[in-house]
Amino acid sequence: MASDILIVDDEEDIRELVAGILEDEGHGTRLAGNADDALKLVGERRPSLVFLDIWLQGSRIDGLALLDEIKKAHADLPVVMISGHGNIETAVSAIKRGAYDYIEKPFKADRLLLLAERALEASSLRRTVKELKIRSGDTDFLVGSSSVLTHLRAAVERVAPTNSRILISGPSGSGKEVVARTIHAKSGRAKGPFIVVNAATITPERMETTLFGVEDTDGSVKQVGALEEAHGGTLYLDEIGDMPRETQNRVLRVLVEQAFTRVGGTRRVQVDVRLISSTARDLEQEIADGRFREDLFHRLSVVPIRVPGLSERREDIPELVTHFMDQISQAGGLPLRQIGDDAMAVLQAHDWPGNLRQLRNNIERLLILARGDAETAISADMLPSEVGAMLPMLPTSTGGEHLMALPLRDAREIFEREYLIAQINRFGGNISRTAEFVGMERSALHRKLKSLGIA
Ligand SMILES: Nc1ncnc2c1ncn2[C@@H]1O[C@H](COP(=O)(O)OP(=O)(O)OP(=O)(O)O)[C@@H](O)[C@H]1O
Repeated sequence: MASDILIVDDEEDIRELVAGILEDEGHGTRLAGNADDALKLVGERRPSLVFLDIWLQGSRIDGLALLDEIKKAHADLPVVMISGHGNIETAVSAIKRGAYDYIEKPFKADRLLLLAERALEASSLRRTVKELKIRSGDTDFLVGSSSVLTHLRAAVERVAPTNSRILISGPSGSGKEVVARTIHAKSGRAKGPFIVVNAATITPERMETTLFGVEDTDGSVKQVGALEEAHGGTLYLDEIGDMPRETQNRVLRVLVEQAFTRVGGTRRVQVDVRLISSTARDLEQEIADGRFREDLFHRLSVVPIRVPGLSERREDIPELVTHFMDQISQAGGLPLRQIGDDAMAVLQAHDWPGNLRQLRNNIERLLILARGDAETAISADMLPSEVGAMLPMLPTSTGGEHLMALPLRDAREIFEREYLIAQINRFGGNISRTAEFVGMERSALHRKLKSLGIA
């Protein structure tokens, strides 16, 4: 069945007519003659589209009120209003209240089918975009409440509405692209495109065609470049430090002249683009070494923004872990898991050289590979072995809590017990020799062993 379309109209003839036309094209239909029947059918199974009469005579509520009810529970469900001749104004107000479109009676079969197809397609596209956004992690805004992140967020709010060029610096995987996307989303260009060019992954030969596009000898456009694509929006130049010198010259010229020519072309292309660039390298050093043009640096870095590495904002880790788990479980249909206190302590103490990207990858791996059923909390010993490998561990793991989850007094006690047992064993149970080696009085060692429960 192509789709499940609900037709709501108080006139039986209209219901049958609409259903007949749609069924002939292979659509599935369900029919309701009043608002309550319609709500019941929507409740039984969410339809893929609703045709809804505006007046709906003889019902508890009219078509517009029913539209509100349906939208309250299913904001994304497309609804096409059926309007009588002469009440276009009402139909327009229905669109303002969330209807997809309207069709006026009497209508032609072709128009009805076209509208149905279009409404279904728009709704499926919206769903796909939503899924893709979740999958690509594009839905994140700056997660975290640490003071460094609060400062970053404030800087983003300040610069977003201006049109100034921004250079974002920060270690790899720290969230530079997310910051750039957030700036774009909060700017006056939000409805325009956000185009990404990663200088680190594009060969020097392809750099110019990627940015400027290509024109054929007859003047026709063979390839549209990123600058042109970003017209009215933002161009994000990732890893700007990797851009070849010749391209740097051309980019500088574009910034000065606000126009460029396509590769192989002669026509001037005028664009209105906001440039945000990023670097994980120390560009000042690149300039000192003669690899990056200083004048370009100053033009790109009108407002510099620094994104801190994860080790500078460890207190955000629990919030980020929850955020990534929600995101990954929504995108991949994996069950959510609880993270035990000891596992969280290890995640928070671990050094994350790959920053947020590495943390996210580990959470994904954890959700896929973690043992035990979905109800059991993930404990420290279930973490990937390299996570926390540099942290102090229990000398003999008894499957209990990770040392990092214990207060100092308990951790010290565990250490002392394990250490002294090992030393006594080493000296064949000889307390005097052990005491001498560990630097304690024999009697003090005896008291210690007793208090630790070592016979
Ligand atoms: N503040 C944040 N809140 C939530 N998720 C974030 C945040 N910052 C980054 N992420 C996520 O972390 C991952 C890495 O982020 P991003 O790609 O923006 O880093 P980057 O610094 O641009 O990396 P690279 O240096 O490799 O270009 C992505 O999955 C992104 O969705």
